[in-house]
Amino acid sequence: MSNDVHKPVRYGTSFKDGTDKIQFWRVFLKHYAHPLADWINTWPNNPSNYRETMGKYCKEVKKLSLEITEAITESLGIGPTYMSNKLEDGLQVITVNCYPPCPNPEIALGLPPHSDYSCLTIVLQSCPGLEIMHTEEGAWKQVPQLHGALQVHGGDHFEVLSNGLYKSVVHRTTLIRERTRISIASLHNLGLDEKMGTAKELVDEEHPGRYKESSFKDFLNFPSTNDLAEGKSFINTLKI
Ligand SMILES: O=C(O)CCC(=O)C(=O)O
Ligand SMILES: [Fe+2]
Repeated sequence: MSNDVHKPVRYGTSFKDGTDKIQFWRVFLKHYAHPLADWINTWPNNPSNYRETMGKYCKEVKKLSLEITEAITESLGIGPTYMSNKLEDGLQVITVNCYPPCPNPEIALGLPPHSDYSCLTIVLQSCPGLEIMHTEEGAWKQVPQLHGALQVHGGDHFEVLSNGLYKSVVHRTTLIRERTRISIASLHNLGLDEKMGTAKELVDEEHPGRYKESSFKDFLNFPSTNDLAEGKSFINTLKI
């Protein structure tokens, strides 16, 4: 197992590589995926079709992330191409999550409540288990698993970009007694050193900027543990 957050391929258990006080019921593989040619040779080659199959999937979801981003920035009134170049050249981080069968799913979680440090995240799940916090109702809602359907949720960076108009989606994963659950999360980010700030078009006297700028590298260097319940999430450190 490796807990060096700057390594291109990381394996781990629980939440954040090797730093957790409480253990969560998950093993994961994390790697970069864009540009594909730069990373594919660093990926595992067992099973033998992993690189080919995952490579195709990564390209498709990257394309989808750009289309969704265009729709989001257009809805914010800052134009469909506002983020295009930055996101196109940005990092795509893939997490393959494996949640083994759990004898006591009532008292354990696969992943604690968290928001993703991404612009947006696209998740493919093998069976239900992903839940999102419905903020108005204050209740967890299970994301149904429709065959091959992808779940898309906004991450911290779109909250910052939109000055809080879009809220980063808080989510968690529950466990199953009978079988293993697999999910693939694709996180779409800007480049490592590229700072995300609030769109200046959305800031004026009546709507002052509510977030500090940050880069993906700032996030990697954030010494977080999984004490998220105590509010130690990265997005909270960005709020002005
Ligand atoms: O397993 C899932 O459905 C979601 C995983 C997740 O939230 C993550 O990897 O950040
Ligand atoms: Fe997540």
